[in-house]
Amino acid sequence: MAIYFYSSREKPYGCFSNFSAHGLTLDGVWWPTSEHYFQAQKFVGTPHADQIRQVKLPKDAARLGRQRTRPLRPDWEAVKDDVMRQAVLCKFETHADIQDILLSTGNQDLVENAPGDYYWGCGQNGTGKNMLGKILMEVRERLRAG
Ligand SMILES: Nc1nc(O)c(N)c(N[C@@H]2O[C@H](COP(=O)(O)O)[C@@H](O)[C@H]2O)n1
Repeated sequence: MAIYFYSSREKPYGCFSNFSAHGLTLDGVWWPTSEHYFQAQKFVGTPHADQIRQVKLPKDAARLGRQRTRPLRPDWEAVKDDVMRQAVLCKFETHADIQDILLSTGNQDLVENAPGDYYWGCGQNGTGKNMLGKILMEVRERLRAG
């Protein structure tokens, strides 16, 4: 059976959303959520990356990261999956409680039920790539292997 998740407020699987309030340290600094880290990497090496890191809420980090008033790093399309892998792995390595929730899902498919997102989620009609779900399943396997 597949597990669908989307809102970070849902229990118990809202913690699979990048918007969940689970901070992490990467590149030597603290990020309030994996969404903050992911969005900031679009502008790595510029002051805007740190501006994104410093906003309070993940929805604001996403809004800033999605603005196209500043240029994206030129290799973004090539690196974005690895950026997401790194953020998600670090988040679940950092927080034992949500690591347990991820491991408790066994071999079930994990699907981000994001209606407007056909890349990271499954989209409105289920045909999306579900890359976040796939990365969560990879991370689950890696944590299981120890
Ligand atoms: N909560 C939420 N709302 C949306 O509108 C979404 N698209 C998602 N999906 C997450 O968005 C992040 C990537 O967005 P961009 O590639 O910057 O558009 C990523 O965390 C997805 O899991 N979630």
